[in-house]
Amino acid sequence: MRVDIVTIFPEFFQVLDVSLLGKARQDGIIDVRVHDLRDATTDRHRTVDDTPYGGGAGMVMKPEPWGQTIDAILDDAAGQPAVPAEGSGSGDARPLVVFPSPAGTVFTQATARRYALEPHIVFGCGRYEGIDQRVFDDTAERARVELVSLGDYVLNGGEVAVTAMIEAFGRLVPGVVGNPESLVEESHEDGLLEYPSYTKPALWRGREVPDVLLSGHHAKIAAWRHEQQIERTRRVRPELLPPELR
Ligand SMILES: N#Cc1c(-c2ccc3ccn(Cc4ccncc4)c3c2)n[nH]c1N
Repeated sequence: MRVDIVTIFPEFFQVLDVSLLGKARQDGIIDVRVHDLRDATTDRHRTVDDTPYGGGAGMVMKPEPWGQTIDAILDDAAGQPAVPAEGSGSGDARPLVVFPSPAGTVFTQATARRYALEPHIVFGCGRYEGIDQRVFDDTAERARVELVSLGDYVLNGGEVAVTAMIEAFGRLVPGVVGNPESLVEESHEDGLLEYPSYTKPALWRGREVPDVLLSGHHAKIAAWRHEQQIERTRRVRPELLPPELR
């Protein structure tokens, strides 16, 4: 899987060199390439923003550097088709270009599962008040474009969102996580929040571990854990429960 990231803060993504994703990159499972948008500027100040047409506070990111950078990435990728992950992908052979945006559809585990099957994703990290709309419109001429939001709060740019999204889908790419079984019983994976976890010691500060977990009775443990998932989801995120369980 190939991932390209366009940003004015390339150093931000050094975080992707560590931990699980760092190993996935070293193992060649995920090929991450970071591009400095300012490399596509032509003026002495390497300008990437300008005042908004129609007035208003803040600055808007100029279309020219974006168009040039995205074209270069897509042209390069066209010459080196990336291998899709196992499983059925979107079926649309065009590359996917994702722009984090407060105006985007909310990123969920379902999004992460879908992205994990893509052979190539380009992420465009905006800053300031956002990117000139024509960049999205022009890119959509040759790629699938998605505006995606981490959630209903305001960030200063797309870099944090892209880091979170890459972590969320990267761990689902086959070969990245050592034990794929560990991905199954997680919050949101089956639509419910995860059950509470315990480990040794059996007694800690006067607090014991639920007896059922010490029983060795696998069917009872599984039943208790599913009930805990439903109770926790009902308490914390009732909207996630299927109607019949609300
Ligand atoms: N994903 C995501 C996001 C963002 C986000 C993403 C990209 C950009 C680029 C620029 N900004 C700053 C800005 C622009 C317009 N309105 C408010 C703030 C961004 C915010 N904010 N909140 C989220 N959940």
